Amino acid sequence: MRQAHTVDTVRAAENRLMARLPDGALMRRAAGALATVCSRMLPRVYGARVVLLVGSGDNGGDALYAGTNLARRGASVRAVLAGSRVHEAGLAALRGAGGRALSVRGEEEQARADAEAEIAAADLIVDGLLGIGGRGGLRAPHSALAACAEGASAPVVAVDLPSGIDADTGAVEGAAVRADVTVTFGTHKPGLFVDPGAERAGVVEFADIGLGPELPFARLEVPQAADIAALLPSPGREADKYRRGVLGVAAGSQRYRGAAVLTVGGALRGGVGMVRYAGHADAVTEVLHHWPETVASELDPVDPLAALPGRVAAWVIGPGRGLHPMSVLELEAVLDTALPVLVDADALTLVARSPDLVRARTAPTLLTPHAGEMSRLLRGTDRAAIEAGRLEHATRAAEEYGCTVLLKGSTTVVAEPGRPAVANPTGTSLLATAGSGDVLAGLTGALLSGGLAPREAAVCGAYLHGLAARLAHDGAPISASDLVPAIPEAIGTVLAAG
Ligand SMILES: NC(=O)C1=CN([C@@H]2O[C@H](COP(=O)(O)OP(=O)(O)OC[C@H]3O[C@@H](n4cnc5c(N)ncnc54)[C@H](OP(=O)(O)O)[C@@H]3O)[C@@H](O)[C@H]2O)[C@@H](O)CC1
Ligand SMILES: Nc1ncnc2c1ncn2[C@@H]1O[C@H](COP(=O)(O)OP(=O)(O)O)[C@@H](O)[C@H]1O
Ligand SMILES: [K+]
Repeated sequence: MRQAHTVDTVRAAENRLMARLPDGALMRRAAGALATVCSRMLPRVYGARVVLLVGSGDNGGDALYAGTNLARRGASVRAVLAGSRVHEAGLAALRGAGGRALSVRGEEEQARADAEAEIAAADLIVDGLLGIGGRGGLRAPHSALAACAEGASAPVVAVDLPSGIDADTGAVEGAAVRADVTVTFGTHKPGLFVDPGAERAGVVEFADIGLGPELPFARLEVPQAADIAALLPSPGREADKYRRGVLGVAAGSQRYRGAAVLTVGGALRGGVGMVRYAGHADAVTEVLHHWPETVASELDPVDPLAALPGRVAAWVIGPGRGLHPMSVLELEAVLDTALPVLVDADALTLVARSPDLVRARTAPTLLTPHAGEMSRLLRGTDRAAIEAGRLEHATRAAEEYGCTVLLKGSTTVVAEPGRPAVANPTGTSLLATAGSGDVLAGLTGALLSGGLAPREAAVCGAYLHGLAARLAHDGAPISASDLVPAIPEAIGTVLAAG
């Protein structure tokens, strides 16, 4: 797992480490790692035009020392000073190595025009405006420099994090730098993995400055393929369909038969031992047509609970199921069991109306809302606010409902009380297509029925779902049905990396 820590944790760890090291040692390590990445990004360092965007704090200091390193190797380095202050020792070092500086702090139009011309002509732009000391959206003149860097043809390397993104949350208020590569020091910062920040970070390179032993618990984890491989259930030689896991699926309705097909498909291709499906007669027909291996039963409209399957290891309930009174009865019955339950789509809307259905549960429960459903779960919290602060809202919902929450969207986040949140790294907008959430519900349900705890099932489900989309994509658009046959290849890819 890649681990990410909050600013407060990083500061405390840095203080402990700095107390044992000579003055400036950490910044020298950080700047050295930054210079190495910069030189790798240039065809050759000698003669290259490097522009440093330098803010008030130590983030600017890192940029100035890295620039010094490049200047000593023959690069033409120009520092654009934007902050109310500057790291004086760093600036002196740069000047000593032949680098030059110009300030855009004042009102002078010519200085701004010169800076813009330098940025436009650069071979590499280093963003040292703000690091973990940044607060809120970029102020002038930083915001204008960020826009100018985005318009330039040279690649942008962000120092520690792209300036303007909130290190702890990934929130962006107004302008922010868009980087091609981010060199982050000591540990990852959560904002590098959660949109909208993640989308601005580019490729994230980790620079070890020796902080590891000082770091306690992480705020956020980001799994790699090998982590998923280690978590996935592996059926033993003596496995049978029951031991591999039987999943109950209550999805789809007369109107939304496709939701049933996609949910069952996600589960079957996700490695379940057996799916027991219950639904409207028309949905049953459709499910059996696509997946004859399903054990399906028709719900009796008079007594829906009578045909609800027993002998399952876990449940998925909600996709395309509707909000009618029968769905309420069914949801109550499923949540009343001691089994793990994945609650999705319409069932989430019902839970938002009666939160105690979930709060009263002690058995494992996983809620899988998108931002709209999350808005209902959090009693009308604005959808845009949820998308701007995914970590915070997923964590809040997990605490309020006392269960595991997977918040879907451009960055899928999994939260559980008392554990680090998890950001999924495989997400892709290829998934933004109707029905793809149903496939995720089935796939994740299969993992629950295979014995994974909700957090691990959610993390593996989201990872494989995103990977399946990438594997199914051969240049043309894909739809939710294309995800299903790609799941086994996604699992194979992950296991090969494990
Ligand atoms: N500590 C260590 O051991 C190591 C730290 N390291 C490095 O230090 C970095 C942290 O440095 P830091 O604490 O000096 O903060 P940093 O982000 O550079 O500047 C903050 C200043 O910017 C300003 N400002 C704030 N918000 C703003 C806005 N929206 N728009 C415009 N301006 C804004 C505000 O100053 P103001 O201009 O308002 O006076 C504030 O004081 C860290 O990310 C890493 O790169 C590495 O060398 C490894 C060792
Ligand atoms: N921009 C995006 N980038 C990555 N993944 C996305 C994006 N938009 C949606 N997704 C993913 O697509 C799926 C959509 O699920 P959902 O909203 O439930 O749709 P539906 O109900 O139509 O199946 C989720 O897994 C979500 O994380
Ligand atoms: K930066």
